[in-house]
Amino acid sequence: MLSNLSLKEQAKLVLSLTDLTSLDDKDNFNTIQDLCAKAVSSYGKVAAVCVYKQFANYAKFLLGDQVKVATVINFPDGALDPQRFAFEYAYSISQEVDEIDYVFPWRKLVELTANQDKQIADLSKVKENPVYQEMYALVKPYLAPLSKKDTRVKVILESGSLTPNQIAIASQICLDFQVDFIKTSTGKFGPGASLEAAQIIFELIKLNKSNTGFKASGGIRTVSQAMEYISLAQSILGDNFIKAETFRFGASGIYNDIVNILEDREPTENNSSY
Ligand SMILES: O=C[C@H](O)COP(=O)(O)O
Repeated sequence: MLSNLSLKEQAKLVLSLTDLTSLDDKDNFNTIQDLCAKAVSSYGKVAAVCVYKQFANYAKFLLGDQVKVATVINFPDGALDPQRFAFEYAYSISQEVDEIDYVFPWRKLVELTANQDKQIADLSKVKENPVYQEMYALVKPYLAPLSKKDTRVKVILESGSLTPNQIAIASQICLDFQVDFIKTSTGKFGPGASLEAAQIIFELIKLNKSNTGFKASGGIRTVSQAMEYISLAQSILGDNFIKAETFRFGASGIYNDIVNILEDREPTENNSSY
């Protein structure tokens, strides 16, 4: 039972579910080398590293098959730009990445739902919203090819910039395209992940009896913060959901807390910048 885990076991679990992330404009081959060294260490292995596409091939070279390599496209803004999508998608595939994190065109969704009620009445009726149909058609040229490939696809909603209603519409579209993961945030626009957003996503996954997974990202800095998402997911989707195939954290700043716990030092305070 996950609820009986010691603090060290929690830290190890969170490490194994983490997409260790470096998406900084200052990234270079040294920072990627450091990231990959942390990805496989005496503390354990992370689920994946997530880097900008120009570093993906280098990360692959360093890690081999030990840890998945993910990159981001349409990042961080979430544009509706077919040419840019085609280039970034083709480039990422040419780098042989295992996973692609694509930013949903959430600004368009915000625009289309501008005058709507911010509360969701009933999650099972999301598809009845006319914006659902409109958005579905707009993202089809992007989500259809992404979901057909062997490369795992995670769709980033930027949930901190969306209302519950918008999160539900975007999540339902992701579920209908059977994407591999719904991911909360880019970490570039605050606020990032929230338990409120996670709950809507978990409930829709359950309602749809879907195999789609979930990735909490943006502002996840501590093991205790991460464990709150694990507990919530467990209560709605069960213990079996808590595995790297279906549950991830995307985090650039959680590693120190994991190491502090595993080295018997004081855990980091919950001081997310969001
Ligand atoms: O994809 C993951 C996010 O970019 C990570 O956000 P973070 O830097 O707040 O941990």
